[in-house]
Amino acid sequence: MASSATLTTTHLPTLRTILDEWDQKRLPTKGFPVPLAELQQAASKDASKDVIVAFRTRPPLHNEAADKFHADPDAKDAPLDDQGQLLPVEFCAGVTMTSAEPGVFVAHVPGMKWNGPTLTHKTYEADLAFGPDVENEEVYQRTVVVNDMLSLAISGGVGCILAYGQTGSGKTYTMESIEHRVARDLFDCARVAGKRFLQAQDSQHPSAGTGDIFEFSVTFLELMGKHASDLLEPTDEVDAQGNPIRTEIAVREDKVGNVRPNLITTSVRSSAELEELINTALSHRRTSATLRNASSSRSHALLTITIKNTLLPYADDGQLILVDLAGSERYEDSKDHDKQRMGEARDNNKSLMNLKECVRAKAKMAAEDGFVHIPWRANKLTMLLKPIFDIESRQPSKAMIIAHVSPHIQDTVHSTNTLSYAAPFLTIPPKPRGPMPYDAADPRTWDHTKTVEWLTAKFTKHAMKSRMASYKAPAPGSVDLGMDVLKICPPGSSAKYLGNLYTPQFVERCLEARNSEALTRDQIKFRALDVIGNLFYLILKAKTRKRNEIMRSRKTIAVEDTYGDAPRALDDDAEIHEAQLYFGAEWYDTLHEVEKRSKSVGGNWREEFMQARASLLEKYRAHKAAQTGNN
Ligand SMILES: Nc1ncnc2c1ncn2[C@@H]1O[C@H](COP(=O)(O)OP(=O)(O)OP(=O)(O)O)[C@@H](O)[C@H]1O
Repeated sequence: MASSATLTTTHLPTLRTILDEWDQKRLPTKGFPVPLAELQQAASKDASKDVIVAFRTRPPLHNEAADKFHADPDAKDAPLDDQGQLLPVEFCAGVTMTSAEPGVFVAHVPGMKWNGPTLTHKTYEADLAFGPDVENEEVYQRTVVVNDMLSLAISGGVGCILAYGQTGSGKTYTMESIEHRVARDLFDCARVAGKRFLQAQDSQHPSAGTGDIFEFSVTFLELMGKHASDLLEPTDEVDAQGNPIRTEIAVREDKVGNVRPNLITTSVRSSAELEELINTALSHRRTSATLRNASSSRSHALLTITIKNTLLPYADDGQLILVDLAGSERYEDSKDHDKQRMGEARDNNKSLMNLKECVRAKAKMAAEDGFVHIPWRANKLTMLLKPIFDIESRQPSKAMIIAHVSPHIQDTVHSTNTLSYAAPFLTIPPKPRGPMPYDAADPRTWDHTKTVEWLTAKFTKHAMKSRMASYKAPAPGSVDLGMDVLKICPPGSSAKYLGNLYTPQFVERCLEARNSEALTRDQIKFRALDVIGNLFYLILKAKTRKRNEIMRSRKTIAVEDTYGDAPRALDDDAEIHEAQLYFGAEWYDTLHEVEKRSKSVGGNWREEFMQARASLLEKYRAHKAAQTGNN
C-alpha cells in the first residue's frame, strides 16, 4: 500500500490548485512588529513568561522534493510525461506562516474524499514564528537576546533552550547556530554585568576595569535512549555499527537532591575557547541512518554552561542549557530500524512525551501562579533538566522551545504532530487578580511596611551578632545597620518584588544602600546573601505548603485541576505514549472534540473522554497487531 506521502505526491497538482485558492483568499502575512534593526531599542519583553514557544520552518533544499518523495506509478492519476514516465516531484508547501509575532503557522493537511483529494487548513499559535527566509541571526536575536537568556544565566538563573521537531526539520541547524552565537556574546555580556557589580561594590578589585568576575565551565552530555554518555570524552573505540563507544554515565539524584552526572567539566575563559569546545563535542555526536535523513541525530545533546560569580561564592551558579533534542519519529519512520534502534526510538519518544508534560505543567504553573505537579523524575531527560522543573529550586528559570517543521506538504502529518506538541505550552499571562490576602508566613503577601520591618529585623540580628562577638552589649534600635533599608526596599516595593530579584541584584542593592563605614563591603555581601536566602526560603515554604495541601488531597482532586483540561498527564503508560505518537495530532484533536462536544451538551465529559481514549488505544493495538503479523 502506498504511504500517505506517496499518495500526497500523486495528487500534488490538485492539492497545489486548492492551496493556491486558499492562499489568494487569506489575509496578508503579518511580519514582526519591531524590525530587527530596531530590536535593541525596543522595550524589553514581558519578563513574566517562564515558557516561550517559537515555530520555525526551513526552505526546501535543492532537489529535496524530487529526491525524497515519489508518486505512486500505478495510480490512475499519477503525474506522467508524454513517454509515460513519472514526472519529477516539485516542492509544494505544507505550512504557511501567517503571523510572525504572535506566531501563527497554518498546516495544510491533505486528505481524500470520494470526489478526490482535499486540504484542511489547521492553525497553530505560538509566541513567535519564523518562516523559511528568516536567518539564524534573527532567530537568535528574537529568542535568546530579546528574552535576556544570557543575563538570566549570568545573574544566577537557569535558561534552557530546546530544539524539537521531526528528523531533518532543521533542529541542529538552529541549535548549532545558537550555540555559536552564545559563545560569541556570553563573555561580553558577562563583562558588562561584572563591571556593574563592581561599580556597586565600588572596590579596588583587580578586575574592576575588565569586569572579569565570572568563571565559566562547560559539559556536553548525550542521551541516546536510556544511555547517557559524555560527548567530551575522547574515544577511538567503535561498536559493530561504527558508533563510538563511550562510558555510560549515571543520571540520578544525589543525597541532597542534585542531578550532577559525573561529566568532564572544562573551564573556558574566552569566546574562542568555548567555540572550540563546542566544535569538538559536536563532531563527536553520533548519527545513524533513518528513513528520513541520512545523517540524522538519534540522541538528545545537552550543552550546559555553568557560570559562577566569584564575588558571590555562596550564591547559586547560573546555568545555560542548550538542548538539541533527538528527532521525533512516527512509527512509520522507524519500522525499518534494527531492534536496538527501535528501542532507542521508543525511549527517545517517551522522553519527548515526558518533556512535554513537564513543560506544559511549568507553563501552567507560571500562568496561574499556583502549584502544578511537574513529573520531572519520570525520565532521564527531564531529570537532567531538573533546574528548570524543580519547584523547590530558588533559582529563577526560563524555558524556550523552538518547534521545527519540514516545509513539504508530504510531511504535513509530522508537522501537525510537532505543532500540536508545542502549541499547548503557549499560555496567556495570568489574569490580574486582587492582592493575595495577608499571610504572615508568606512574604508574597507582605506590604512595604511589613517588608521593611522584616528586613530591618534581619539586618539588626546580624549587626547584634557581630557586636556581641566584640563584647559590646547591643541594644536593638541603637544598632547601626551600616545600610539604609529604605534604599533596599523603597516605597512601592515589597517582599514579592524582592523575591523576584536575582541574588546578585539584591546584593548589588545592599551594596548601594551602604551608608556608613561601620561595615565592610564583604560583610554587607555576606549579610545580603543570608537575608535574601531567608526570604527565598520563606517564599518557597509558603509555596510548598500549598503543594503539600494539594498532595494530601490528591485522591479527591480531579486531574484536570492540576494538569489542564483533560486527564492526559497521567499518561505515564508507555503504550499510551506510543499510541499518541502513532496518531499524532489526531489523538489530541479527537479527544479535544469529544470533550468539547460533551461539555457543550452538559454530558459526562470525563467518562466520554476516557471512552474515546480507550477506543483510540484499541485502534492502535489492532494496527500494531497487524504490523507484527505482516512482519
Ligand atoms: N533554516 C534553514 N535554512 C537553510 N537550510 C536549513 C535550514 N534548516 C535546516 N537546513 C538544512 O536542512 C538539513 C536538515 O537540517 P538538520 O540536520 O538541522 O535537521 P535536524 O532536525 O537536526 O535533523 P535530525 O533530527 O536528523 O538531526 C540540513 O542540510 C540543514 O543544513
